[in-house]
Formats: sequence, C-alpha cells, structure tokens
Amino acid sequence: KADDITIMDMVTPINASLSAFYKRSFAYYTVKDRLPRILTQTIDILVRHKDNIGDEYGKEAKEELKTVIGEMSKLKYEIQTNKTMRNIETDAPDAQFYNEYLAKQTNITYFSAIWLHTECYMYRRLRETFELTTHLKTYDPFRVQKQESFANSSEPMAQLGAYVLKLLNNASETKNTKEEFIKLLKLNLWGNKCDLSFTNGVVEDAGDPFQMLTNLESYILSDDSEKVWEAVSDLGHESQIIDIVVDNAGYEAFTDLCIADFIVSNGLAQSMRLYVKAIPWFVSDLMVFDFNWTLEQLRKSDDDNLRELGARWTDYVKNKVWTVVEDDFFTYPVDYSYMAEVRPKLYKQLSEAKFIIFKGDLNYRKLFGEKNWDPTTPCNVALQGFGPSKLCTLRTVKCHVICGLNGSVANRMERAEPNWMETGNYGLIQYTDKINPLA
Ligand SMILES: O=P(O)(O)OC[C@@]1(O)O[C@H](CO)[C@@H](O)[C@@H]1O
Ligand SMILES: [Mn+2]
Repeated sequence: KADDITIMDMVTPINASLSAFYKRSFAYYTVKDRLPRILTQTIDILVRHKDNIGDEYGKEAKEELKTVIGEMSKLKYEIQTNKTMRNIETDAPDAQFYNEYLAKQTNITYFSAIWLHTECYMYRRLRETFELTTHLKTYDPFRVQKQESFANSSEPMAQLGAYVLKLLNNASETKNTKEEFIKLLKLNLWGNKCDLSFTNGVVEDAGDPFQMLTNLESYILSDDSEKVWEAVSDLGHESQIIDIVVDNAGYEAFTDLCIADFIVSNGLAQSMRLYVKAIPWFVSDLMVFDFNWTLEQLRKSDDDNLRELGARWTDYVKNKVWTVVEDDFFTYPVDYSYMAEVRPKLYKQLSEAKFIIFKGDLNYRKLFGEKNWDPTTPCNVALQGFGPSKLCTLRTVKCHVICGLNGSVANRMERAEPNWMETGNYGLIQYTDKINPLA
C-alpha cells in the first residue's frame, strides 16, 4: 500500500535521482506544497472564468467544468495522500508512453517516484481532465495566466524591442556582432526568470531587462558565451540551421524571438526551428497557440518597434525561415537520455542543426538526467550520452540539478546562500560539444 512507503528524512544522496522521497529536498517541498498549490490556483482561475467559458464554449461546457474541477480536486488529493499513479485513460498517443513507462516502475507513489515523473504526470493528468470532456477538449487552463504575463511585460518588451530593432536595422554596419550577440544571450538568459510555475502562478513583471545587465556578471556562475558564439558563428559548418528548444511564453518567448531574429538577420543561420509544447505545460510553457497569439499581439501593439518586430517575425514564419515544431517528446516524463531510443526521428531532426539552444530549468533537468550530481561533474558526463549536436543551456537555477561548475564556485555558493539553487537568481550559460550521432 502506498502509505507505508516511508519517506526518508534526508537530503538527496549524491548522484541519486531527485525525488520527493527525500524529505529535506526541494522536490519534497514541491510535491508536498507547490504542486497542490498550482492545482488550487488553476481551479480558482477556472471558477473565476466559468461565465466566460460558458459564453465561449456553450452552457454544456460550463456544466462539464464542474466535472473537470472535480477531477482536479481528486488529483490534488491523490498527490497529498501519496497514492500510486494510475494510467492515463485517453487514447492520445503520448498516453501510451506514460502508461508503458509507469508499468516499468515498481510500486511507486507520487512521493517515491523520480520528481520529473511525478511533476510531468501531474500536468498530463490535468490535460486528461479536459481531453475526457466533449466541449472543453482543447481548453488550456493556463492560457489566461500566460496572456496576463505577456500583458504585464509590455514595458520591458518595449525597452528590449527598441534596443534589438536598432541592432537589426544596422545589422550590416555594426562591427561588434559578437559582443551584441553575447549581450542578447545574457538578456535572454534572464528572460527565464519569468516562469509562472516557479512563482506559483503569481504574475511578476519582467522588470528592467537592462538593469539585469548591470550587475549581471556576478550572477552568472558558468559563462560559456564565447564558445556559444564560436559555434553559432561557424559559417563553414555543413549545416546552417540553429534550433531553440524554448521554454516559457510571455517575456521569455519575446527574448527568444529577439535573439532568433538577430541570428538570421546577421546570417548566423539560414533557418531555425523553435520546439514548443504540445499540451499545457508547467503553467508557463509555450504552445503553438501562444506563439501565434504573441505574434498577433505584437502586430497590433501601439508600440511602433513591437509592431515592426511582430511583422518581421510573422514573415519569417511565412517564408519558413522559422518553423515551429510541436513534438510529444517534450512533454514526456523522461529525460533527454531516452530520446535516441524512444523518439529517434526527433533526435535525428535535432542532429540536422549546427547548434541547439535549450532554455530554462526543466530542460536543464532533462538534459542532465534529473540527478543530484556533484556540481563539478563535467556537463559532457552529465548528458549521459545525449548529444544530437553542439548545444548550450540558458538557465536560471531553480532546482537541485547542476553540473559543470568549478569547485570554488560551488563551495562559495553553498557557504554564501544555502538555498541558492531554489531562487532563480543565478544563471548558467553552459556549452557542450560531445556529439553522439544516432546509432
Ligand atoms: O523550465 P522553467 O520554466 O525554467 O522552470 C520550470 C520549473 O518552474 O518547474 C519546476 C518547479 O516545479 C522546476 O523545474 C522549475 O522551477
Ligand atoms: Mn517553463
């Protein structure tokens, strides 16, 4: 029976998978408090919007909403009482993967599973509650929050937009493309602080993007931006494709499109693919609908620069300079070391790129196997064989997965601020080039 799995009153052992099984871990705090709170927040938002939902989807939908909210409350209760996870009961293709993966685990519960599994499973169960309805099948319970977060970021977007458009319009004259790229890379890194699952759904504004840049250096604990520049600006490479595995909608997505425009406008890539999520994910994560909605908002903006950027970016999509890719693998409950085996087509597609940028904390957890590495473990080792191409990660540190730090930095941080890994206040720009072609 699930309840008699004792939760160890300890921290996560070195090299162990993160899990709420370890009572003194951030994973435990997340599964115990934060995930239930995210469900409660989402229920509150659904209740507050039930009339709008009735207007938009019909009165039967409003009735079905009661069932959805009931199912979400059940899910919350299952988590809080540490039950075992059941199968996902829809015929969606990714559900089969979730169920096969679950079947391979022996007697796990929400608190004893790998944290990544528990957290992804919760969002997949949330999706199921809508899939099983008739009138709300495609409803995204996070859309309101994602759109609010965008609306709250109009000031920093106007600032960054003005700066980027100047760069883009002088692309030919500017001599210091490298310095500008690296500056945009760091501005993009800090865009990752805007993440609603981390702020428990509280919509924070993105703040002043350039303020970040002033005292920036001391907050970046690992800075491979020079190596990233070398790889991105390698025009002799047989591939001139650059990929971005994006993270959050709103301001972070805006910073992704800014650097993507800089890349193609300066001839650093001929084309780019942006990999988004296929279902509502970790509250903030970008879906195709959010991407299109963002371009539409920019085109309608009362800020001239944002309108011009919206028009440029819409053209890139129309002319296939940018392609938005939706693949179920990015919402699977497993880390990237599984990709070559379970999703070879995606692995092969990523291998076509000369460089891949991975954004955010969840991608970091998946790149490095959701393990509590010794922080000085080389990134190439922590990738556990994942290597479709040269890649980098732009991540603000929000949980206890970290590698590639030099010893003195890791010790300094532990002494300075014991919970430094849970704050999102420290950034990493880490590069790896150990390529493992598909077998
Ligand atoms: O990938 P992102 O958007 O940077 O962060 C995802 C996240 O908010 O979700 C989990 C917390 O529940 C952590 O992995 C991380 O804090
Ligand atoms: Mn995210």
